[in-house]
Amino acid sequence: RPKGLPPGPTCYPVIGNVGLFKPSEATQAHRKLRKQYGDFYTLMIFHKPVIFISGFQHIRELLVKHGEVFSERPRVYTSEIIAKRKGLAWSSGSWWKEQRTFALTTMRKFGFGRRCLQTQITEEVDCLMDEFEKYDGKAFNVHSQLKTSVSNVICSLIFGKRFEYKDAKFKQLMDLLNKLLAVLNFSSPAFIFPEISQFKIFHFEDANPTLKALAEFIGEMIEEHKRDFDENDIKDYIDAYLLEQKNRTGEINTTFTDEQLAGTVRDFFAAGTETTSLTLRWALLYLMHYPEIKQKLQKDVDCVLGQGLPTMDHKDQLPMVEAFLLEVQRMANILPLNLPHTTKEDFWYKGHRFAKGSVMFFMIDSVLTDPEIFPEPSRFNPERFIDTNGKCSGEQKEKMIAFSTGRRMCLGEPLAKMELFLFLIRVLQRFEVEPEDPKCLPSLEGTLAVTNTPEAFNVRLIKRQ
Ligand code: HEM
Repeated sequence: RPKGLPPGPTCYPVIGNVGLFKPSEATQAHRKLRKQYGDFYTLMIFHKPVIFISGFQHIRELLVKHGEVFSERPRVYTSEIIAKRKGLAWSSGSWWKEQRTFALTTMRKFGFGRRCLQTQITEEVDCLMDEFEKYDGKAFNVHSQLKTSVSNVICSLIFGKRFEYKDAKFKQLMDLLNKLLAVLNFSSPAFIFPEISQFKIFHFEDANPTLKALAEFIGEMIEEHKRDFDENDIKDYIDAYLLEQKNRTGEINTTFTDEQLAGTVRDFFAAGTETTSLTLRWALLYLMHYPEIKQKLQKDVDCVLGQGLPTMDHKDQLPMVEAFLLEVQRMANILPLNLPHTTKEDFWYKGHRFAKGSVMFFMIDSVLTDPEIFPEPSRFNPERFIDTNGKCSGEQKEKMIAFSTGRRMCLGEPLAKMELFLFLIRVLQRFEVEPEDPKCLPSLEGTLAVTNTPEAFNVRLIKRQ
């Protein structure tokens, strides 16, 4: 163990701490490690240090105050093998900075956090509700339709088109994406050491068909856009990117390359589809488990909106809806380890040395389950986000960092929040959400791969009278 690193469990020769716990049980294992070693500890994966940082204050201090140092991505499976250090989520330095600035400005133009996007989302949500209605109150698994619907919002923004639920090619792509997310795990040695990822025991090669299909799909979309490009009619993200490339023709060392465009589109597509639809699945589970909360939400929505069209302007009038979603996100804890970061240079903090290039996890889980911030953290209690004036605000809301914090913070947060809010209200307006078997509710235990996922479950969506 190199000098100055935060402490950690005893290492074995060569393998270090490999095999200390099952990757799928990482969340619980890290809670124990934090109890034993405190807010900073290191696991050695072979000879590579992986540093874990817990606690809201430390995470904020390092990711926000020292954001310039901690905003790079380390060399791991996703950055090296999948992204090849291009795109948005896994690039670093100017390859990341310029693209992030462009992505933020462009997505804002297309309505991120603005009114015009709401109409588009509500239309997509209503298509989904019509699809749900076809089941006529019978129990079914919402996963596939939900994912397609959420994905369609991001597809409209980047490709300028949506896909039908029955579209075979798109359905196949969604299935492949599920497989990719099931095999990847940030705690696998093959994730930390991309060099060994092709060894069969890690199953990472199962990701290859998805990566190939995704690259082909995105490649076709970009080619189509290039063929039909009209700089006076910029319809979506790809068009905007092609225009930017044109405006920068001749620029030396440009980061606006075709590879970068394909990478960014892939990241938007992957990050924008799974996370939000997964959170919505958790929301349905909590509605089934807490019927009294569901009734309260429904009563509030009926009172404020009836069957009227929801918009983000209704958020202040529906504080419990926002509080419910925050509590779902806190309990669902879909990215407990966050995405990995690294440091640009050796950095000393609280007597510990964070060596340049180390893999670092700023543990979202440590904040979302911190009893100092969220008393009785294992209790599902949306009311915790409601202040004495009945508003959804206060310290707990500020510290809900499910989207992380600092310069690398989730770029899709405004979109995700809109989707969650509008979807939940529409479901509550149109359906009673009931379990398949009231005597045997689906489990609230998740399994961790990249994301914390519930077991497959069925739900009955009964049309409200
Ligand atoms: C409930 C939904 C979501 C959650 C909980 C979530 C959470 C996160 C987290 C924790 C990160 C890592 C931040 C870090 O490295 O410090 C991230 C990154 C990212 N997310 Fe999200 N996300 C969600 C939805 C979305 C959506 C809808 C989009 C699509 C627009 C999106 C796009 C991205 C991108 C592009 C990054 C990489 C940012 C960068 O590296 O600069 N996310 N997200």
